Amino acid sequence: MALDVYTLFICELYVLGFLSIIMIFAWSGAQYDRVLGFTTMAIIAMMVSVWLGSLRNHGLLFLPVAIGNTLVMLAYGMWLNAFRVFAGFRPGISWLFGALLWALLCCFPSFYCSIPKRIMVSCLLCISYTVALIIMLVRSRACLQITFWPAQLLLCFHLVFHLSRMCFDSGSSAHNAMGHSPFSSYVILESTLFVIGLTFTILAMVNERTQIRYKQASLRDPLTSVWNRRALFAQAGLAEKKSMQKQLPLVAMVFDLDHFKSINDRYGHNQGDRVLLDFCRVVEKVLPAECTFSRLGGEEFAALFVGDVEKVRSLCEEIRLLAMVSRPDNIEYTVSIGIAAGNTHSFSSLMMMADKALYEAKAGGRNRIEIKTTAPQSATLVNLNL
Ligand SMILES: Nc1nc2c(ncn2[C@@H]2O[C@H](COP(=O)(O)OP(=O)(O)OP(=O)(O)O)[C@@H](O)[C@H]2O)c(=O)[nH]1
Repeated sequence: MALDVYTLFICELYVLGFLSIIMIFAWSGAQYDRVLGFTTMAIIAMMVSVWLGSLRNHGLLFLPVAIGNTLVMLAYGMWLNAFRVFAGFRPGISWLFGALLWALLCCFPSFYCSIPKRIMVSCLLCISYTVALIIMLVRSRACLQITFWPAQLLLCFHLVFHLSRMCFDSGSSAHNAMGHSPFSSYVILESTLFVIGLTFTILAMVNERTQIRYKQASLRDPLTSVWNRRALFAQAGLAEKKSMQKQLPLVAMVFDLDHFKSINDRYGHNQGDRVLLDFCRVVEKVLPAECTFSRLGGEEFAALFVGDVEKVRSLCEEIRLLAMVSRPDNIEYTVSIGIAAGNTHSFSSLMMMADKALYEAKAGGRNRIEIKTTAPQSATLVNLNL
């Protein structure tokens, strides 16, 4: 297939210009997200470098060879920054390495005038940056369920292309004008496709991360960061199945801080919030993560468990005692706890029973635990006068 290098060059310039515009809008639309900011700068640097490449045909070499390729290395550095920031690292200075090295090497005529050496160094730098991008992508794996493999594929293809170019494009038949190397058209085509692919991959990565953040935010309580009611009931379905499969009781726990209104009235709403946060930290220390400890609203919390109700009772007792001695900012507080357990009940019906148990704990003087367990036919109330 014959590829016309000039047509490809015009296409690349057009695509880069168009991508720059898309990215500027995406960047400002995403509240100046740094990942998108670095990507935008990379595309603009690539566009200027491609334009400088056209000056070869006017006999100008310094601008395309020295400045143009330095800009290409800066673009790779920007992509590296985008991937570093995405993975949660600071940009650092490693991104400048390729551009500085290229600029320095261009000061030596033996390098500047040798096309094979330039091709070799350019390929080596592209390969190094691509490997660094792959490493950063692997470090972001946890928050990239969908985009990870397409992104890996794109980077691996880019890596293989530059490895092959390093082996087969000696530049021996190349002149300094555009398109005289047999590899020129493939280099332009691959770089155009790579920039398009990478730009849309980064947009997809940012989109996926945003979706995960929104999803997590929709399942967390904004004040205490513990799970919310939606998360608890989403988890309940799985717990019900587990309880049936393993023939173990399903246990619902409801926690309610005692006389919380008077804590707010005496110490103020901020201190009330402080108590809520303290209680959550106490519970998180004691309850295993699979209990999905959640805030139902106000000063009311709930959790679930599949297994021995006696174990739940002793965990709740530990929570009750720790809350009593916790005293955040010297504020004393206590908690009443209702527990309900059953083998054949839905979590919603157990929550209603646990609510009744909680009501009885409150009526019985607060700072205590009440348990309702159900045999298949009848409900039994177990009072723990603590
Ligand atoms: N600081 C703070 N207070 C809250 C929050 N949400 C609800 N409240 C307060 O929690 C208090 C709950 O009061 P009540 O429902 O009367 O319960 P209580 O005073 O704990 O009484 P008992 O439960 O019967 O022991 C109210 O004063 C609400 O304003 C919150 O996010 N932060």
